[in-house]
Amino acid sequence: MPKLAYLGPEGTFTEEALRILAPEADRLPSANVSAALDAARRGEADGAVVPLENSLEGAITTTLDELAWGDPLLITAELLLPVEFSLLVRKNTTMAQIKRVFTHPAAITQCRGFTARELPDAMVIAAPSTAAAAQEVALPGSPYDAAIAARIAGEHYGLVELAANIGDRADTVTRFVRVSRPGSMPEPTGSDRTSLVAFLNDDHPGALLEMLTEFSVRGVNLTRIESRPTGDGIGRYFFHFDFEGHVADARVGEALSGLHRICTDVRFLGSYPRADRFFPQIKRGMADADFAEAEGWLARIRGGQA
Ligand SMILES: O=C(O)C(=O)C[C@]1(C(=O)O)C=C[C@@H](O)C=C1
Repeated sequence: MPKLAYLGPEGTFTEEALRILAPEADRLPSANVSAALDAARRGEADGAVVPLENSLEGAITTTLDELAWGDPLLITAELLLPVEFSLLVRKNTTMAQIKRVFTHPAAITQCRGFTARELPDAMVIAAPSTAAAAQEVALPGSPYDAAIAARIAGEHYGLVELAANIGDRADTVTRFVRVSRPGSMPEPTGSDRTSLVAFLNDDHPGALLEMLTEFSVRGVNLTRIESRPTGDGIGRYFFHFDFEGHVADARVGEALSGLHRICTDVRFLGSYPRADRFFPQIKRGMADADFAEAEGWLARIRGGQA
């Protein structure tokens, strides 16, 4: 049975994602995303499940940065999980008594409308996770009056749900990924996504355009691009890319080779089945057979044939 580390404690959205992605796995709760990924790197777990992006909040930057640096990990699966937040309190707490709300930063952003409208004078404080916030609020004598978390976290830690579905949008989803130490990779399915990070050679006009061109001329559709600071000073960035296709697809392989030639470093982060099961239309001339045919044609020319 595989053991997977995740952003804990029990009752996080990440745990829910893990239960769906790997129902058979043993679960190892970690204090934060970095600890979950390190458990996978050190072999204390066979892999980890972590949040990567949210449809309202955008990228989970800790995860992006963790995957870009340190010992490499590969994404092997993804999941889109609808997230629904509840306001959870100890028994007998009323709205008027709530002065300090504790929750994960991503939930702070996603519930900003509710807290501004219903709790305008309350301080909203960042917690390591939504379930960690619920666990803390449940402690007698906790300095926090309420947690924003999943309803299930409230049930788990014995809190009362004072308000349900308090997110600013009802259709918010968070994208989670399962990662493992490099080794094997999921087979191509025709509905795949590939992730990588690319570090620019030097800063010059058109540097980003040159990278994008590697995708564009091979008909590879990007699904996410994010710039992250390298830490080496203002204006120094590297780039995260998600795009359609599998590294086994000729057009994707060629785009990766192109990036490898023009970038200082390219870190491959995995090819894995898409959660939305979307099968992209491959542009004319960009299918594997087209690349193979063109290669044969070139070989014939090089061999002296007309
Ligand atoms: O705190 C949790 O419950 C998490 O699983 C983390 C997380 C996130 O990082 O975005 C997951 C889903 C929600 O968007 C809020 C928080």
